[in-house]
Amino acid sequence: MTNHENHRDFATRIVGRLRQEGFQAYWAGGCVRDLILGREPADYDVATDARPEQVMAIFGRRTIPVGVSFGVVRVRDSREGGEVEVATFRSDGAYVDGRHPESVVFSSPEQDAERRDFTINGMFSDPFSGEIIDYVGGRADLDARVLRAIGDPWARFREDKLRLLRAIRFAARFRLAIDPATHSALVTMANQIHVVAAERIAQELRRMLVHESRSEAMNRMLECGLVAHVLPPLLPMKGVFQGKPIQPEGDLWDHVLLVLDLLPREPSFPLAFAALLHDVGKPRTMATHKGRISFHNHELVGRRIADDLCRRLKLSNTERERVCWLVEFHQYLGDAKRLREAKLKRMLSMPGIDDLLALHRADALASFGESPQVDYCRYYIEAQPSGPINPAPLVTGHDLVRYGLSPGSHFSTILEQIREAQLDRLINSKREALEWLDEHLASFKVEKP
Ligand SMILES: Nc1ccn([C@@H]2O[C@H](COP(=O)(O)OP(=O)(O)OP(=O)(O)O)[C@@H](O)[C@H]2O)c(=O)n1
Repeated sequence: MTNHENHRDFATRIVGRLRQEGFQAYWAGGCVRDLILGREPADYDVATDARPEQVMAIFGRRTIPVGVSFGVVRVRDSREGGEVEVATFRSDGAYVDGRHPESVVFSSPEQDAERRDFTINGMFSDPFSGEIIDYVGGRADLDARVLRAIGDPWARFREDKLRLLRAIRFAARFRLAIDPATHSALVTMANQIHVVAAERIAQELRRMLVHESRSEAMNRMLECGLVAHVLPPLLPMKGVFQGKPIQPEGDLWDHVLLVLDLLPREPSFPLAFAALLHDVGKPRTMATHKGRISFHNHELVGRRIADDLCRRLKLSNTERERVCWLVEFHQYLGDAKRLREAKLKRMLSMPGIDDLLALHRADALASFGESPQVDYCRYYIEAQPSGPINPAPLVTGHDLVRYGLSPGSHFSTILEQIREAQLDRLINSKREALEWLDEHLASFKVEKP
């Protein structure tokens, strides 16, 4: 069985055991939504009318009492590892800290559904019969592809303001339209996101950015006014144009969205965050001289802005440093072929070089197409374990003499070009090098011997 099947099986056994003891029990929340959508749930949660102490009595030493006062206990799978959250059906009292209810009252499945955030997250399912228990219209909303708060959207967002970001994440991830009343509450309350702890905001951003719907999520954040409050330095990028030849795709914001889409499918969070921030220094450094636009030192200014943002979001030092490094050096590899070998080698042996290559590639692809520097750098990196980082030249001056050329200053130009073609893997043997010479000799204004 896969990990996922084990986890699902364990959650099913928990439901079965609770029912054996005479309790109601179902899978609940996000896993039901994911199963209806035909996606593999990351997690299976169980909801029951058994009280936490009853759950603890049934599962004994395997229980971890993580939030007994809110009716939440975790049950450990001692055979396969992993845990399942078992929560008692409850209604929440007033939310004072904007995160947890001050008190909870144990209640019915229907009331438990009503305390949840969005209709698509408010369903239960019977793992044995497959029946969906839906008191809040989640199924119909999923079918109609609508994200709708359960009950009064203002109340739902007021209880936990992180739900403002959760709304964006779910809408982007599942390509849902946001119901107008929910949308209106979201836009009006966007300025209250600052009451949420930085770590929780960072966690939501992380979930949005590592998912393939990342650009959609960022665009929706902009549209709802959340970028202004969560990522304010990104706002000035909207409406800054770099000019057609450099950036045909639109303004800087559009460019960033395109770069996000061009990242590898499952990027690390620092890579995705750096991609979001890589040009954040441009609006502040933009200057026009004789009709030409420049952004001198934008990568250094960008690094400072990124550093400040990472600190505000309380990212770990390791992640902050990685993000800042990627922002500062996002253009560095564009000059790889012209760098001194020692410098290039040093850069290519840095931890995080794969992320830098991925960022450089996505940035180039978004603007002018595939970057030949990426393959060039990969060639260097891959050559490392098996031998010299820079492979021996295929052709030397002696070879050119043997080929019939008379020595002269053109030798170094010819050798350099052959070497470039070799590093680009356009030629891979001495025979291919000489064929290449046959073809290109005229361009060096040298007569064929
Ligand atoms: N602020 C929150 C957080 C969670 N929930 C409820 O608790 C369930 C589990 O929450 P969580 O694990 O955070 O999210 P999932 O919906 O499972 O989504 P995913 O794990 O895919 O992010 C949600 O489905 C929702 O019913 C809620 O109402 N309000």
